[in-house]
Amino acid sequence: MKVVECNELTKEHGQRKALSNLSVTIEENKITGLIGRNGSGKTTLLKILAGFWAESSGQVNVFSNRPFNSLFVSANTVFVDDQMNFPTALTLKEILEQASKFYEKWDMDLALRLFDYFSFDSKQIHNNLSKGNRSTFNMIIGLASRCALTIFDEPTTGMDAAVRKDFYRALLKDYLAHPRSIIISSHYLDELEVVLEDVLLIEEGSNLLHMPIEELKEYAIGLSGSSDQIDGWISDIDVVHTNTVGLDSKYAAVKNDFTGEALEQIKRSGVQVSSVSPGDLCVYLTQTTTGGIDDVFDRS
Ligand SMILES: Nc1ncnc2c1ncn2[C@@H]1O[C@H](COP(=O)(O)OP(=O)(O)OP(=O)(O)O)[C@@H](O)[C@H]1O
Repeated sequence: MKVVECNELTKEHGQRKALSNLSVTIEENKITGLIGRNGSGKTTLLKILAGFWAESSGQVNVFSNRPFNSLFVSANTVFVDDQMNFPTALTLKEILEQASKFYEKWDMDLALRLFDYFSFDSKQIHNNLSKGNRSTFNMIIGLASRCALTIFDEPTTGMDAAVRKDFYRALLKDYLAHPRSIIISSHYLDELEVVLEDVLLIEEGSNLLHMPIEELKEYAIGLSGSSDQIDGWISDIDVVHTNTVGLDSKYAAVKNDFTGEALEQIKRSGVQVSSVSPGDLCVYLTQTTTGGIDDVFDRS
């Protein structure tokens, strides 16, 4: 079943187009990573899917309903980000109790076990939590609500590395026991890739690439060698990224359309062949300037 269907989805914030004719379909019971540079439209897309914002044009369906103002979508969706507001009069424990009334599939046992594991104090007030602890608490709400569509918008803001690791593990374990559709936007694709099935990469509000993470891992390879060697090999193939290393060495990330025999030939010529991580690949594919940050300094 299709959980999300967007067709030519466009969203304008005043003069600014945050989403531009974005078309994508997300099947149910998958964990999808939503990746993109700052300002590429991730939050805008997620808020439209959650029904918070209306689209400007195009079609968007979540569980076959237009999400804006849809009670059905709101009852089956949880949206977690670092802006989540809870009544200031409630303690953390009281927030969990309120959440249990709101979310039909709420698992209080899981919520309390995570609450104790992360050493929260039941009398604490949400507003007074540190940035990282607030994200951790919000993550508990996101997991324990077990919504058919669970949306995490940069859920790890402020979390230290150990908590992020625990979060990914908790997410995966709970998902395996209770499959549902989860979309996570993040800037940490390398960390997140262990839990992802699919990656949706957006650029300037459009769908640049949507594929299984396993395919993304094979999408490109890195070639390193002398500039002449590399230039010779990449002259007529699809180059994703190049940079020079030192005086006469070059690195190129290229689309992996090589046969096994061609790869062997490249290696025999002395060129080093390496894999390109999904995180690096997404950065290369969405690089807006050619030379990278070094160009800023080389010109001075
Ligand atoms: N409420 C708003 N009013 C006006 N413009 C907005 C609003 N929200 C987002 N935008 C603009 O829409 C574009 C997409 O923003 P969005 O927050 O969706 O990107 P993002 O990919 O989530 O970015 P980041 O990774 O930095 O969080 C940006 O140019 C942003 O300035």
